[in-house]
Amino acid sequence: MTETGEGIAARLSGQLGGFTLDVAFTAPSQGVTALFGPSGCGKTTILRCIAGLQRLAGRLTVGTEVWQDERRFLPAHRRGAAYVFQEASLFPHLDVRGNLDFGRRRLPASRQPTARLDELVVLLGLEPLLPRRPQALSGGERQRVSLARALLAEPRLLLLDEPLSALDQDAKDEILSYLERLHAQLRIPAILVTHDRTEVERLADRVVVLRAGHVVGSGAIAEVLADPVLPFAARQGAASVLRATVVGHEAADGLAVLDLAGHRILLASPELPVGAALRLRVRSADVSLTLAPSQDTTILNVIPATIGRILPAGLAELDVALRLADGQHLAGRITRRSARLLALTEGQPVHAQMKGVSLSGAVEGM
Ligand SMILES: Nc1ncnc2c1ncn2[C@@H]1O[C@H](COP(=O)(O)OP(=O)(O)OP(=O)(O)O)[C@@H](O)[C@H]1O
Repeated sequence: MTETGEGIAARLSGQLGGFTLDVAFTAPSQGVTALFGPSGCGKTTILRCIAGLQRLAGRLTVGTEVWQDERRFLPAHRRGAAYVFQEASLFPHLDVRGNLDFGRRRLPASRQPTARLDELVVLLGLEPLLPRRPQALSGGERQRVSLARALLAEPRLLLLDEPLSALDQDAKDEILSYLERLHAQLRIPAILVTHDRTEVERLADRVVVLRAGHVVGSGAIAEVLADPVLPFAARQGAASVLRATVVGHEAADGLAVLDLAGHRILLASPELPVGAALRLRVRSADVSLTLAPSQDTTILNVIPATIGRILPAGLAELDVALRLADGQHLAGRITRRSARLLALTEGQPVHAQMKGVSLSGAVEGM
């Protein structure tokens, strides 16, 4: 798959009926940037403007190319952006193999696809589907084929407009794990429109949070999830995303040994190769605090941290934003009572006990 130079910079503004859109954001040249916000906040409009399907005033650059400015408006077919919609739009008269070939045939002869068909077939689990017609596929299977077809056209940019929203929960979970695998292989930027926090937690590297046509926050996934002002940290089921590296194994116990912020933690996932960079997900409710690391605990993973902000989370609980030694963010949900008993204050060094740590998102070096 190709690698672009720099990232994407977008500034768009305009009036759609009674709705005002006025946004500016950037996205890196690799990885998934989520446009997150409630229904009607302008996500699809932004995506359509990036694809060149709609025109508002502004400026849009992708790598070194200017796709739109005061004078220019590059037409959609010259932008090289692949668009995957909520509902897969496959050709009903072609089987899956035919649909995938169609994606490839649209390439000019000078540009041979580097996103190899066989690679995508494996990554997205398409082998058994190749002889089938779209009518004989489930919604999730159709979306996997759509993704492969989009990538075979060797786009400069992948635009995903709520690709999971038409699927039931089981199909969502299934395709999320495929997307997580794909994520690590993707060498182009992807912009994911979603209003689903779990999708953001599992797939995004950066998040642009939108409300009523405006950007209310943006940044790297870990920062956005931990930011108490944004709509992630405070919700029930909130989670943090951390990066760690596999440094060894404790095979007898079926555990991988990871380095997280200079400390050793353990993950119940013995197959991981040493050196692999992992994305971990830790639910806030699974993080508790202790002033000194306890020996008498069933919790395997205890890591030093500093308390950042402490904010109310309902009547009985508090959200605690923690910083690890390397600057990574970890959020914990504790009771007001515990905070009072331990006299927790902002700036205080503590130990964070992580009851559950799960593997999530991009996995590199595997
Ligand atoms: N052509 C149009 N004329 C008038 N209003 C429009 C037009 N297109 C979009 N809008 C309005 O602009 C706002 C943003 O729409 P948009 O589809 O971008 O939101 P969204 O965040 O993608 O929502 P959803 O998640 O429901 O798809 C909405 O209030 C919509 O009604």
